[in-house]
Amino acid sequence: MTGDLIPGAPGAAPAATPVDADLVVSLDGVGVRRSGTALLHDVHWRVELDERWVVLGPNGAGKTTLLNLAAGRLHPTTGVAHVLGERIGRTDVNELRMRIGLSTAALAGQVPAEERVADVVVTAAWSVVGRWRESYDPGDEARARALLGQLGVGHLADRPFGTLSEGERKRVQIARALMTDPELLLLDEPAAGLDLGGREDLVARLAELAHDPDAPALVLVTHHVEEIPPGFTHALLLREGAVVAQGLLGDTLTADNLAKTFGLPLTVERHGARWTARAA
Ligand SMILES: Nc1ncnc2c1ncn2[C@@H]1O[C@H](COP(=O)(O)OP(=O)(O)OP(=O)(O)O)[C@@H](O)[C@H]1O
Repeated sequence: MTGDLIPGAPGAAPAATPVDADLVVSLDGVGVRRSGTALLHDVHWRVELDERWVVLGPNGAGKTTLLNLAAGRLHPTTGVAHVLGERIGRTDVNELRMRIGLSTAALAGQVPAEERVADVVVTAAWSVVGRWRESYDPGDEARARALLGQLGVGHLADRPFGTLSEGERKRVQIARALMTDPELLLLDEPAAGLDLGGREDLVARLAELAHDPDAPALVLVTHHVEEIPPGFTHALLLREGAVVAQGLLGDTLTADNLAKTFGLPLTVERHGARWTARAA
């Protein structure tokens, strides 16, 4: 996980190509370079609205870089990237960000003095629901409280954001991301830092979302095959900035692909809707 973002050179990207309006994410031969290093290379990836993707890979594989691209937070160095029909690097990113829910370990792990969430700047001193109280209709505050309740942090709604533990902040962040009714929800290791019960709760909540036809397209980054929520449909496996395999979960999550991804022999088994992986 890297927190700093990489502004690209918009002018360096190839000419625009038409993009299918149903595609939430469309990457065509996308590469990202930083300080002479290729963080991603030649990534082709398409996400549709009703798809729920899990992105797996070892440390440093490029998972967060891929999510930052999909969030419009960095631009491709090569290739063409569209998110929600907008060309990354040629678009008003602030408008695009309003349509994307983002929950990252980097944001949750620190208490920013000031954090821009969608259109509103919040500070660590604000209460968890304070931003909604200031910015939305009264009905939205009730919805915010309900969402926080579903994520197991309803009792923290009136606490200053800066006083929350890391795991509590993560749950609040997911509620915040959902509150803006995003068309695409990007979750970067949301279970990291959560206790065992919290991880189970979160997986269950993400499974509910995955099965909800009105939910946004979902992209979940995790290291743990065991934490793929039931209802997730697709997987993308990354290693050293390159895609090892991608497609339907059942086709992609093979022992061979996981061994290529993680560099060690793994066996995978499916138990009902849940997967497990262990060293072979
Ligand atoms: N500014 C930079 N300059 C050079 N290399 C960078 C820079 N930012 C990130 N990297 C490298 O790019 C690679 C991909 O980083 P990224 O954060 O996307 O990995 P990740 O798959 O999310 O890893 P993790 O599982 O550890 O969170 C890493 O090797 C990282 O060290």
